[in-house]
Amino acid sequence: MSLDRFLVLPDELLLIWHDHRVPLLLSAVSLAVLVHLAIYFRSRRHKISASPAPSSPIEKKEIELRPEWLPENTTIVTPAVNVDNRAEDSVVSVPVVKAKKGPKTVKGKKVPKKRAPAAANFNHKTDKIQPLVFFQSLSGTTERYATQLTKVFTEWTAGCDQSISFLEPQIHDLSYIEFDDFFLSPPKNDSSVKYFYIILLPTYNIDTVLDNFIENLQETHNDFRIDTAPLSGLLGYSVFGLGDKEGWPTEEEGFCSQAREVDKWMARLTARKRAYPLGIGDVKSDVDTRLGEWRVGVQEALVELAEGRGLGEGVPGSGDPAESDEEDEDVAEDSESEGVSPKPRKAARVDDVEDLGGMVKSDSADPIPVDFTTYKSRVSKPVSAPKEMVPVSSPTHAALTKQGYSIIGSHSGVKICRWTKSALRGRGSCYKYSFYGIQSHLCMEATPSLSCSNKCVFCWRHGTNPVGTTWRWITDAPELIYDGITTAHYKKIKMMKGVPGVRAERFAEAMRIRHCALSLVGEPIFYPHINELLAIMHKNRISTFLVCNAQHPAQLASLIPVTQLYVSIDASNKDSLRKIDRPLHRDFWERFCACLDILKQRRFEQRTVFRLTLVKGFNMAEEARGYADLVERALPGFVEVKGVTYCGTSAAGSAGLTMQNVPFYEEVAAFVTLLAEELAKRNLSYGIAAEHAHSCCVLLADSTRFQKDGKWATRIDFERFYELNEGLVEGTRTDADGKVVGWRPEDYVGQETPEWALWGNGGFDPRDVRVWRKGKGPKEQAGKDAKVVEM
Ligand SMILES: Cc1cc2nc3c(=O)[nH]c(=O)nc-3n(C[C@H](O)[C@H](O)[C@H](O)COP(=O)(O)O)c2cc1C
Ligand code: SF4
Repeated sequence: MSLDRFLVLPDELLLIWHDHRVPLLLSAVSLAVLVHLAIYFRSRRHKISASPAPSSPIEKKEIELRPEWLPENTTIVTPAVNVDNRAEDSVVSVPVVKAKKGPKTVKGKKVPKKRAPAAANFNHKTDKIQPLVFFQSLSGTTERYATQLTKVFTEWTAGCDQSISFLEPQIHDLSYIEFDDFFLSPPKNDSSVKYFYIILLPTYNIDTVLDNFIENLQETHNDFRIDTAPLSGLLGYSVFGLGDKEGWPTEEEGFCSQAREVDKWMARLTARKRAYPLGIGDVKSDVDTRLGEWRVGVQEALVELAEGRGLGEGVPGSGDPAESDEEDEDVAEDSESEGVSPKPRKAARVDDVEDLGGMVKSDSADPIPVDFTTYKSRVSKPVSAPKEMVPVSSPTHAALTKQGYSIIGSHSGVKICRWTKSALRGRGSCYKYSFYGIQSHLCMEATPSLSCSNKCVFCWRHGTNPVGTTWRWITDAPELIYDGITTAHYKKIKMMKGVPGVRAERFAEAMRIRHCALSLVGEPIFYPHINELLAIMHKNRISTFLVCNAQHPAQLASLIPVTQLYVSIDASNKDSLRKIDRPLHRDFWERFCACLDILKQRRFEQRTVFRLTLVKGFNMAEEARGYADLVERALPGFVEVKGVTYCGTSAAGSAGLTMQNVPFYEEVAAFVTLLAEELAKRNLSYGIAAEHAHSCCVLLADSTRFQKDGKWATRIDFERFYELNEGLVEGTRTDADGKVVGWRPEDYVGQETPEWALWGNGGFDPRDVRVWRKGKGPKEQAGKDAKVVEM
């Protein structure tokens, strides 16, 4: 290139710029936006596990931690883990911050409150009435009454003069339905089918699943995008409440208060389609009479509807003008108490209005400008002060104390296990001794959360313990819990001093707790300070077994390593899990799968265990293959298979559980053999390691990890676990460069599993004395015996 040409180059470039600057600028901006978007979407993906999902029939897509699974305002640091034995840098920690629930930034026009027509739109010549019975029940009473009532309604609708107008009544447990399918609008099927809701509810003055339902009704009513009476298309509704006058003698003192609340919200949502007044009954005295009277009233209202007379002027309830006024006042009062003016709000104009499109009705005359940016925060309930989970004065406290629990603070519990007593008397320890070397007289069973997010059919909590999806109780400090549970445990041990047969040396040993099973009842990782509590235990050289219900992935991901981490696997598929665990979370299956992925990820930093509880008729038949799929997904170190223990409560009864659902030991053993075969088919290296026939429990273990010289080594070296924990010895978990980043379960594998505990040898320590119950003997053996013993 000549020098002249070189000198004119800047001018030429300038000319090109002037001619093409617009497309150039646009291209640059587009490129920048694309790069920005690519970075944004990449950074949004926070993977729980880096390991590829193995192929199998169950959904294997790895589940990502969802923001709604994280506790409010919580920063979770996912512990560094060693995936697939490939070392990873332990300092890699990914903070997952829960998206703070901020004010909604949706803008639009408020749908003006409309009064729905008082009379139902029902053509008695062509239309049909579909009665739907809804109920909620924690300990089974309401469920029983709802089932009976549905039966009576079914017979009545089939036999009455207007039977042609009725479809067969259906019953729904509010715990299982999608609220939106029924309470956002009436079901939309055949337009000639009109719905009538019959709702039966108990009342609980503690947090229960009922609160979800009431909150849902309230939120639907307050949601500005929805008509305030979205259920006005119902033909009518009526509510019946069950309560206990002994504990809550009057309405003011809370008798049937939640049924009252639901009745009011339903009146608003249906634009006063109350077909018959709220009925209430005391379960300890007049419930049968009151329910009978109320049923007759509801039937009369149904006859009126079927004959095309609507809800009728004379029907006490919907047609009563005084009550209508009262409800208007209620709405106003509620709104005021919530800080919202009942009148249309004349707030400041919103300029950056986002079009709500179809969500806002276009026919609403004269739209009111509303600042919806702050709407939600103004209408939502003021944050109420947290309550105690189990107050001393509550019936739950009384019931648990009666069952032998010591309640510590307001949400923790401790109880002496029957095996602790048995071991003190030299009559044998539980399976934890046979499998892992834990002597029952040195073990404490406790929980820092009596509340749970499931209602398992086999739960020992007798159905009355608090349930909930979020932690919203007064929270006790971990030190208080630790001091409380250990003191209460020692106190109970001391009470065993005079019991005949207690061995002096075991009694002395028992005064030093060596192990804590966080598996009593409730969900231990629900407690917000579980990590601090575990750290206190480890510091006091108490090893920890923690059992969780696979419903809290975020908490599981952030848990510090325990001696042995369990996940309850109560079913092999979604349907079965729903039936047996009766979870409160609607996305229970996704949570469950996410927990499996987390367990897989953490299997090289602690011993991981699947706990299968077999319930005949619920989760055994044909399910071995499904369980094998789950094992393949999470690759736990161990799989414990145990026959369910019958707790004999009314709650269990109402869930359809009887002694017939308790498998015999032979049945458990046959199931385990089948499971082992399924695992072998998948080339997974699990074998049946040990058994404890006495408690109907069998152990499968990963033979590549828990065998020494071809012999099972399922026991734990507890001293080594503490040393590793305290940094006194170095672990063998390394990163890609070979740098030690922690320890592995293999670092604290203990002695070989004793001969007597191996599969086929029964699992009873020969040094202890086997005591047979009356009428039982070595001939009848563990099969029958196993039916009555517990974990
Ligand atoms: C912990 C607890 C709290 C209760 N709170 C109330 C209450 O505030 N008002 C009331 O009328 N009944 C209350 N009851 C009584 C129940 O509503 C009553 O036993 C009902 O039949 C339980 O129904 P379910 O078995 O279907 O769960 C309470 C019962 C328990 C165990
Ligand atoms: S997970 Fe445990 S405590 Fe919770 S309901 Fe099931 S058995 Fe009971």
